[in-house]
Amino acid sequence: MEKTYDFGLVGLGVMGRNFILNVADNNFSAYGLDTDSEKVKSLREEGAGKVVDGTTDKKEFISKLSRPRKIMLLVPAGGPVDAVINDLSPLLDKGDLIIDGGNSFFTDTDRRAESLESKGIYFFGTGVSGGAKGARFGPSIMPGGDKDAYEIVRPVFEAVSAKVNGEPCVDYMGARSAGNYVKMVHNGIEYGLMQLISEAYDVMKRGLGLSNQQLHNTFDQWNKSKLQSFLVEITAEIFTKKDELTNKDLIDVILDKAKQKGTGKWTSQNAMDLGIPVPTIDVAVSMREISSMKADREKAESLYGAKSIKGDSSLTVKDVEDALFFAYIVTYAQGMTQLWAASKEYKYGCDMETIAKIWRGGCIIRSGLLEDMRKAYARDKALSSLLLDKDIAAKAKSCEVSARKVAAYAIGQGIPVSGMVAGLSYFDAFTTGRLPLNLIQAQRDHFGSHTYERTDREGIFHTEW
Ligand SMILES: NC(=O)C1=CN([C@@H]2O[C@H](COP(=O)(O)OP(=O)(O)OC[C@H]3O[C@@H](n4cnc5c(N)ncnc54)[C@H](OP(=O)(O)O)[C@@H]3O)[C@@H](O)[C@H]2O)C=CC1
Ligand SMILES: O=C(CO)[C@H](O)[C@H](O)COP(=O)(O)O
Repeated sequence: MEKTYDFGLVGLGVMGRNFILNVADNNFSAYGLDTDSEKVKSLREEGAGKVVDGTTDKKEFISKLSRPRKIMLLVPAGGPVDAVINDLSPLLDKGDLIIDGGNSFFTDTDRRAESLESKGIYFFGTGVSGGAKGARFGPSIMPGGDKDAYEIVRPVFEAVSAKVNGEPCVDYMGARSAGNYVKMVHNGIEYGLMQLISEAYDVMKRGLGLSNQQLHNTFDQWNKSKLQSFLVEITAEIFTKKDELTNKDLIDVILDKAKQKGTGKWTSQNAMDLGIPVPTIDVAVSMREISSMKADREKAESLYGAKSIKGDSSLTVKDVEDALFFAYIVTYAQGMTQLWAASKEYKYGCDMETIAKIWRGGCIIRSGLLEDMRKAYARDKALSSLLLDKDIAAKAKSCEVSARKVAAYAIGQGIPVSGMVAGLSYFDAFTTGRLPLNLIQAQRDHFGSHTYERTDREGIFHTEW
């Protein structure tokens, strides 16, 4: 009988090629499919010595897989996912699994799952984070779908995922599109943290006058303390990289226009739909948009005059470290509250401790703080905000003064720190028992008879103003 393979992978690009080699390294035989024969050829070359092979022929691909088939897609989100499903599903049998590992929009996953369910095929919207290296050596994996069918693919995912204290960075996220939703918010938090790091860079470069070498040393040091995180680690590395074309520091020749594929924007948009504030993530999306208005920014700089930034001898690198840590906490808190609310709204059944647990390793937003977050959710499964946990609160409080100092300095000098400021304002509003929004209620009632509630008695009231 012809040999069959344990795992199928469609799309041998950046993520797929690395993921399939990781599967093969973990003693699962794997078979790939791509439209490009060159990609299949290079998979064979890179996979020499492993039980891995591939094809450009979908029928051959399907015939090579053992049943129930486990087929992961790592193709671009949107049309290509539907195209692959339409191509392959007529060739599949009841009980087979299609796992979409891309950054698909969660409602697309619900639609696809529903359509495949009627054919007896399981569909798993599955977030994968960690970039190319993660896919190759251990990503964080966020699968959602049918809980029982997850058992079919669990051994492969647990083997290939990153490990923290021997625990795999993968677990069942919840029903239907829970996996894609969790990955979407992961990316929203990723946008927030990246924006905050770029603000810390700006304050230290233009405000404190640090050189690239000093910035490297600083981020490297931070990565060994409370700010330990993948994004801080790679930031430290970035400051030492030389440009091969000019031999300048590469960071200084990279254009200041940040691109985006949409997952951060989706996070913000859906947070609005849920009525959950995620201002740091909103601002991170806006800043990428402002960054792309390069020509207008340059015109405006000559119209208004370039900022002449003055230093402040009382502001230290330690203040910036604390301000960044404070903003990290608030950003995670916003994203986790969105997940908590989405899980209720969409009946995903997410376990917040599990999400924090599988983000501790492998993914782009992994950081030392994730273990503190996991502990917070272990103490209180129903925690609506991380800021309400007493240990997280103690960490935030210890950095609050520096967060205000850095924000005040940057605003005074015209250094844009909208991520840090958004985080601080969110924190201030969230930790204020009485806000001035009683006035908004009065105005609404004044101009539109929209009614208001009172502080001193139950009921709905209207006043003839
Ligand atoms: N890159 C990253 O760091 C991360 C990416 N992701 C997500 O993973 C998914 C894949 O990303 P990535 O690997 O970067 O993308 P790539 O573009 O590098 O790879 C996609 C691959 O899919 C192939 N493909 C497209 N359509 C088909 C088809 N109908 N049948 C077979 N193969 C097909 C493409 O072939 P061809 O080029 O010939 O069209 C290409 O080889 C995306 O959703 C992305 O958002 C998630 C986490 C991190
Ligand atoms: O999913 C990822 C990491 O987890 C991608 O790398 C991320 O989508 C990049 O997003 P963008 O291009 O919008 O910055």
